[in-house]
Amino acid sequence: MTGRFSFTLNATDGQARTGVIQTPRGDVRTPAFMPVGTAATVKAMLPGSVRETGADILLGNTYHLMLRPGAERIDRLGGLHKFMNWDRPILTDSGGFQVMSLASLRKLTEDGVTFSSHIDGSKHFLSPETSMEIQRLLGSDIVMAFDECPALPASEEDVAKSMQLSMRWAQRSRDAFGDRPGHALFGIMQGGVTPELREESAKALTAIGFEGYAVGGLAVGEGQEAMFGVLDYAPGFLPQDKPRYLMGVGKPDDIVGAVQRGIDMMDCVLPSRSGRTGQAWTRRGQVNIKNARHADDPRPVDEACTCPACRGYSRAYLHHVFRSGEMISGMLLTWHNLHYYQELMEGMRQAIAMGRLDSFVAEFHAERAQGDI
Ligand SMILES: Nc1ccc2nc(N)nc(O)c2c1
Ligand SMILES: [Zn+2]
Repeated sequence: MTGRFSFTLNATDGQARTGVIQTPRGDVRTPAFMPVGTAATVKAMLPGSVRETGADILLGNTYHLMLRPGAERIDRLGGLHKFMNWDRPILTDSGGFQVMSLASLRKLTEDGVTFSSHIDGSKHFLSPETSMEIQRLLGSDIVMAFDECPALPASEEDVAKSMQLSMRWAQRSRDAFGDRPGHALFGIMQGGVTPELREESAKALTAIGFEGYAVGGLAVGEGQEAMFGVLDYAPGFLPQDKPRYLMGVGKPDDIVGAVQRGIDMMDCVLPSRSGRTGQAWTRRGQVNIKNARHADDPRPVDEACTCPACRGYSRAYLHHVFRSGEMISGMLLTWHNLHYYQELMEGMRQAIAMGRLDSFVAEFHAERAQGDI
């Protein structure tokens, strides 16, 4: 793999930015939404279909792939891109966050985290060094530093201690990552909802130096108001010439608010996970297709949507296949939701480029206020 990793800012509108991340495996238009492909698949979607929704990059997870099928096995089989038949950029999360939310029998020390697999109880160890090695074996284009995200509720003292551990781990991640042209290592800011801690974290990461910077420790139950409160200042602590990635976000209105506050990249399981449970996301808000009111409705989920679900099927059909548990149900609504999310990103990229994000956002909220009709 030859080529460079670079980020070009093309336009700004207030705090919002639009640009392009160039990687050897292709460009990522920002602001970007990354569909989540946790176990080497964006659930219920073929990779070609994910691309057709407009995705330039997707997310994989160190934690899940190290447990099953194993990073060494994926490496022997040619790496994650070949394994899952996606030849565009992949960003992998570093595993610490998933250990704390999924694994059992966890033991956290300065060195790293030992834990038992939620799949078969086998014992494992993750540290900055092992996480960098696993992400190298996977072949991901954007590697995340190994961090610790404190569970809420947490005292400011605990958040500070956890953030400072993450900053020591960020240095170790940088050292272990080595010199890998065409690949990027992103640092992860922590610090909870305390401006001083967020600034301390940003300063530490900037001093180490990364190809991009994530805002971690949010979307962990703090609620949208508290999250936006942090985003009102935290992105500004980060270098403005590098991508800013908000992890684990979110609902469409979370995404719009984050882009307005200077975020360039986001990922969330919501559109795919909710698609499998019958929740459609549209310009007019959420539509629960399993609701009886759709049983005889001949209209598509969204008349203005050009996705296969809206072009080829009625609400009545979707209602039927969800009620009868047919596999096509999750496929169609996942496709629709990812298509809607990518359309929202494209709309914001264009609005920022034209300096009209405010009116785009006003229209976004006005349409949702109408509710589903
Ligand atoms: N809300 C989230 C989601 C994923 C995360 N991943 C890492 N590595 N760190 C965090 O703080 C995260 C937060
Ligand atoms: Zn649609």
